[in-house]
Amino acid sequence: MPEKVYKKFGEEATSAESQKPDIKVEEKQRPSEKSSGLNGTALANGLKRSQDGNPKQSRTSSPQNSTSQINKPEKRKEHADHDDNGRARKSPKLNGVENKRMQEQTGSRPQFENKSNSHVGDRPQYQGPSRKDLERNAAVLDKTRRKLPVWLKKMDIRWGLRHHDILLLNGETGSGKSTQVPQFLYTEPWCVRQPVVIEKEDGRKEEAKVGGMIAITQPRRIAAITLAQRVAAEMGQPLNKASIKKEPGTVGYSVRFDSMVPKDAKIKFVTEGILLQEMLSDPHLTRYSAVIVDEVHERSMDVDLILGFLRNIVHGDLKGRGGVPLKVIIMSATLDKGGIEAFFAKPGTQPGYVLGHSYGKVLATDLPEDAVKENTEEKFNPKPPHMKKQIGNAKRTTNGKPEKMDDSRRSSLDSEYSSWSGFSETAEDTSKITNEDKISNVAKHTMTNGVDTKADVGTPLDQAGISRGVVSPNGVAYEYIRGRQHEVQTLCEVQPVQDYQHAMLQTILQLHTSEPLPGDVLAFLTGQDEIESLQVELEKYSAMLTANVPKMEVKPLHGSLSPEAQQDAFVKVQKKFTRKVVLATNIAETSLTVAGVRYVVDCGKAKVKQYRPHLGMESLLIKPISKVSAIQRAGRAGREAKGKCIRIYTNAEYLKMDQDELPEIMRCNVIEAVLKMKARGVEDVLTFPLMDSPDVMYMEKALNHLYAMDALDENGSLTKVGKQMAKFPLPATHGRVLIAAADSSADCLLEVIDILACLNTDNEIFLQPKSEEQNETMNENRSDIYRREGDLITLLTTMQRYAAENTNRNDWCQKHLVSVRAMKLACTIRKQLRQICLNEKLLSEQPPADPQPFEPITPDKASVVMKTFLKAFIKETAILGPDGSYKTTAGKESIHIHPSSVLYGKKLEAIMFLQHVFTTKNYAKKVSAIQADWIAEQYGL
Ligand SMILES: Nc1ncnc2c1ncn2[C@@H]1O[C@H](COP(=O)(O)OP(=O)(O)OP(=O)(O)O)[C@@H](O)[C@H]1O
Repeated sequence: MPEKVYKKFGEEATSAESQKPDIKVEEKQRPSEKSSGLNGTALANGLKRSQDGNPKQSRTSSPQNSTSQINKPEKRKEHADHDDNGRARKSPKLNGVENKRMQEQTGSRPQFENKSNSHVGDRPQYQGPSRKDLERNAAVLDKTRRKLPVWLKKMDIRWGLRHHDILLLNGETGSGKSTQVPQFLYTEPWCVRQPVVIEKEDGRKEEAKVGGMIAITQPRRIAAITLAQRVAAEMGQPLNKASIKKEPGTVGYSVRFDSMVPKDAKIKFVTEGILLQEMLSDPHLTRYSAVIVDEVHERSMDVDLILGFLRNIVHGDLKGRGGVPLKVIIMSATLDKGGIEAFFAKPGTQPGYVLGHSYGKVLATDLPEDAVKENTEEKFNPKPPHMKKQIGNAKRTTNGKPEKMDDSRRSSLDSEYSSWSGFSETAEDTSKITNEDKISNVAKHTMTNGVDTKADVGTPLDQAGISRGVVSPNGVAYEYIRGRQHEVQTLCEVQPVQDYQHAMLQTILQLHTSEPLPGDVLAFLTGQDEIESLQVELEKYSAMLTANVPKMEVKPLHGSLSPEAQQDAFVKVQKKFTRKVVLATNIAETSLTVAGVRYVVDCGKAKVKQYRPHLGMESLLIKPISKVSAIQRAGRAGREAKGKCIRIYTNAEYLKMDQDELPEIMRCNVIEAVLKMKARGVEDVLTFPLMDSPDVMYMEKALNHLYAMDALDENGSLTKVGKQMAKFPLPATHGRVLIAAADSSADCLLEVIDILACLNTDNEIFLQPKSEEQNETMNENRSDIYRREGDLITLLTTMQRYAAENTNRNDWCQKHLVSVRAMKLACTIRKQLRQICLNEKLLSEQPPADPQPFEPITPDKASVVMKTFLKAFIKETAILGPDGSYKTTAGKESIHIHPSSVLYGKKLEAIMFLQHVFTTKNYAKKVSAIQADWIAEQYGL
């Protein structure tokens, strides 16, 4: 009987709890546990017994040993909301089908089915819910929406933007910024398409329509897609390929190589790169009334450029927009108001922006450090639940309203509010108020330079029913959203952890065997390799779990997966009595709500791209994360219910973390940034307004590199080549290779497109064998694609063989251990690149459709292809020294061929590599065998 199964699990969990799995004590055991396998309480609780039938007795089982514990699960409550198998009970108002459809629409399932033979981009027919179901679902979601803390600020946000063009919005993770703010704004009177006369750069006047849409940028495509799906669901609208052709819709998304925007869309989620791309053809962003820059704290290179361009638009003469202002909303959970306010303040007002001054180098300067202390105290001295309530209540004024803030730069992890869920009560109260006018009477705070500029209660309404406040003289409005809907309890280690990967494994198993269902786990690791090996380990242990412990479904989530594979991590587990464990990189750190997740496990590290001047190239380095990242990661728990975040590092380590990541523009090669500025008409890149200006030396290096690639002329102006490079949705170097390949002297454009398509899937084409046996079979089967010229020509051969396959491409992929998803995405990119080359007249005619008979590339042609790549990757070359090691030509650094390369272990005269990683040593990836005299030729020696 299902009931028994759950009870058993409940009982088991209770006994586990009585043994109190203790992170602190377990940590002390970790080094020895590693050699003998896992034998902690968690495993004794759930793993099948050893041959003698007895699980090993854990030293953590003694309550006296416990000084810190994972809190006791609230089983009764869980039982009330969930059926006996630990699954959510059906909503009484919805039948089974509707319930399932509702899940589909809330983003917890992908909105399309995967058909094995369909290509990415050619999405299969959508089998979605009916309009009626969507509306009913939206009505259900509406109740949840109204409980989000951001709803308390709805009228302030509207008011702020009626009276200012810039709004800074700082709100705790999960407070509802990304999903709600665009919905608050798209009906505003300023958000309309209006006929105007615009003045072109050359002085010509033209009638045009301006505005009507809101763009909301996201640092990553997965966030843009899932947020658009969620907002569509909240609006009761479908968002799929079939619907956008037939039905009007309010919301859509546009990301690299994928776009779904209904005809009359008013809200468009875009990646930062896409907005910059749009600025190429529409520098004044005339289709938009507002741009919302979300997750600004990430400070990607693209977001810094966007901020600069937006500043130029709002403080410019607006002639290119026919005088229509552009509203700009800057949002984050960890936003430092000071720097951004100065950056956007009207010229001549205070605080003012001075070019070259670093305003945003350190964001969120006021993260209160005792926030963590408070949370760790909960771990060391667990407080009874009523105490937690007291923490929250203590911060209320006697009239029950939130206490006034006295610091305009307060960050989201405010020690007094962060782990307190009391705010949801306020929000719940508000949800009962349906009349928006009444909401305007809820306490309001607009902080300008630390001064509360609005009345607390009973603010009078203006004619439009919007409450009045004080207009900020510098033109920048600010709103702070306190609280989140659900509490997140943060726990951390007592002793530093030696082997964080092993500690992650232990902690996840401990959570899995001791915490009740429902409650999925989201674990943050540094990269694909770590994720894959932890997945193997977890699956191994999962297979050993006894029947009374839930099953575990492990899902990877990283940038190298195709969009479809990434979506898998968001799908709610369908199997009964199963917990989902998502293993993610920092791709899941901001913006995302992974349905079902209540527990976050944070390793405290991330792989970051960093320019290393002595190497003359960028490397991926594993580094401790910043406090801001730690806060964002914790914010992924507790989005649908109370949550926990377990940090695999100590509080002391947290306190030592940098406040924030150095902005990408300060630590990476700025060649992309310089090309983007030039292509959007910035002549003098050194005077372009940037929040943080990189070292002039780096700017000059980038200018020189572009000049060497013929993208700039001697005056620093963009050449025809440079203009074409900027049009490709590719890195500058890849764009240059494409153009070189189209040259009649090379004539290898189709081959180069095939290679670039494979390289730009962000997705490893070749899967890793999971056993020695599989490795042997794989090597045998791949003999028809492996090429001695190296990885580039091997990728070309793979694409050509795949495209020639006319029986079953999936079987072919399986045989060659090639990722089907990556190949499908590569085909989409190949199609798009061919189209752009046709438009740019680099290609004279449409190539014949697949399948075409396979013809292996000749060694001569392969040399031409590699020389074409050398045009952009001359600095990424190395020569074999007499000692048998490779030395880079640019920095004379030692470098090794990465094990993932087909040339691994080979001693070659010279190599060219497209990627560089540093783990234990410098590794070259995507390696080709070249000749030393090609390098000399390219250097002009
Ligand atoms: N795809 C989704 N599936 C289920 N619930 C969702 C989804 N997206 C959002 N939500 C719900 O809406 C809430 C608010 O999400 P939203 O992304 O708007 O918050 P936010 O303030 O932007 O958070 P963050 O700063 O972390 O990005 C979430 O906490 C969650 O309860």
